[in-house]
Amino acid sequence: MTEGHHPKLSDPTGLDIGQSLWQSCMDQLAQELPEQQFNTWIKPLSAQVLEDMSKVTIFVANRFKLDWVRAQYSSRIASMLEKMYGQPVQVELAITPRDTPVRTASSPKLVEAIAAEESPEFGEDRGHSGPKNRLNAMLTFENLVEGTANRMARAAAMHVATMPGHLYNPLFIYGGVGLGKTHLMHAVGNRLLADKPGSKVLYIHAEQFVSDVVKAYQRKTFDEFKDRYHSLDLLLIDDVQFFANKDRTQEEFFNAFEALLAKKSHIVMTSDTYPKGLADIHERLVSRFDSGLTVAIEPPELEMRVAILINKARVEGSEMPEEVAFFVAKNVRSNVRELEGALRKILAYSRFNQKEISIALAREALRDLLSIQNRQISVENIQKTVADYYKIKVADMYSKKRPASIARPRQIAMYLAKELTQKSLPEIGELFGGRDHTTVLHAVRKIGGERQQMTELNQQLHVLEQTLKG
Ligand SMILES: Nc1ncnc2c1ncn2[C@@H]1O[C@H](COP(=O)(O)OP(=O)(O)OP(=O)(O)O)[C@@H](O)[C@H]1O
Repeated sequence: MTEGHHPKLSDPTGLDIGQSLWQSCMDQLAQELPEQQFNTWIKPLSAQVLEDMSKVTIFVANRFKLDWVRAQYSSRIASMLEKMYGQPVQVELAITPRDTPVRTASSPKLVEAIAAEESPEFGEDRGHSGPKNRLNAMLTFENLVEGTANRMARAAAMHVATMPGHLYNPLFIYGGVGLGKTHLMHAVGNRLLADKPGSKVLYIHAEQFVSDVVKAYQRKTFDEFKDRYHSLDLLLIDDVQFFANKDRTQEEFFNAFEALLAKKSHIVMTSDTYPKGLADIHERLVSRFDSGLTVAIEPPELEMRVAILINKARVEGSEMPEEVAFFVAKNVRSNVRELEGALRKILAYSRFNQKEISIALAREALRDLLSIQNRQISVENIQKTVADYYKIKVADMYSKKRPASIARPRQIAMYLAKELTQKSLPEIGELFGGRDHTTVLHAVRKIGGERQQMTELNQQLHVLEQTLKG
């Protein structure tokens, strides 16, 4: 596997075959990997496939993730693609150029952007003195669209960037995937360095911190480790939920935390949940995480999604008419990363077909995505599918019977109803024979938890999910 500097888009037809191959690969990885690993490392990847299927370029958000994906998953992906396609497929990795004004392969700017990010200097201090800070200079406050979903987090981050070490220390930002937490952290670091170039700033993903602890442990270099971390002015640490169950790391992080706070250095953290929701993290750390300011980033509301699309299209050198932006924003609701993916598809489609961006074109470019979303999954359908699968009667989904052979499929159906439909817990309870919402919640938590531990159950759920999604 090599790193790609010249990714090339295929034409729309090639893109479809390639994309479906890529999708199958993703589906398989989703089955094989623990959910958290899949969501963190694999789900955000996007791929471009050459017309003749000889090469796949996988785009990764930053240098750290690139190294990680290469080390952990690249050969697995390559052999999976080869098996699916029946011929060797060359797999390359490249960093997604953020907000660079191009996406097409032939454009020299894209190549430059990737080459710049792939160069050994990437992550170095970009003109500032001091150790490497791993900041991505392209993630700034200026290109982070503001909306009600991120207003508080943005304001707090801005405050930290202008007056570090004062209020909101630590700043703990949490929210779902692809909502801009990482972007916001980099923005803080970049702003501080712009204002005070001598500052010692470090952006680090929690897993990298874990491997630094392991290295220091193996090489007995804890003094160096401490020098490095305890001397910072600003520590930006991403995805702290990854500290779960890592006792030694938690201890070292606790030490770094105390040392930094004592000297009025600032700490900004992100996580997929609020501090008290973190599992398997020592109580003394959790309470410290919560001791400054904890803010959420919510999924962006419609108007914000529209603004993001229009802004990002502009940065890419295209104008997206407002009506098209509304159409896309109404259909792509989950997070900003998916919004960016949709925009990329539309721009590529418009360029290859040399057509203006319109609703019709967007519909065409996003047809796979839209057809998945339009396929409504009903609770009735879930009940029927699950009953068939476990060979019980559909009526048992509503009955009061409690033997495990019935109660368990019923709990599985409740879990799937929560996962795959927009229904609330009370609504689901109602559809399962008028059960209380706490019964549904119990089922959702139980099956969700067991799924992480039990491979067989996970596989059964996957089969059911695939059947239901069609
Ligand atoms: N408000 C926004 N305005 C502009 N771009 C945004 C905004 N929010 C997110 N993005 C962009 O969306 C993409 C995903 O954001 P980011 O990587 O920061 O998400 P995250 O919350 O850290 O997700 P994860 O937990 O999956 O890492 C990035 O390319 C980021 O620049």
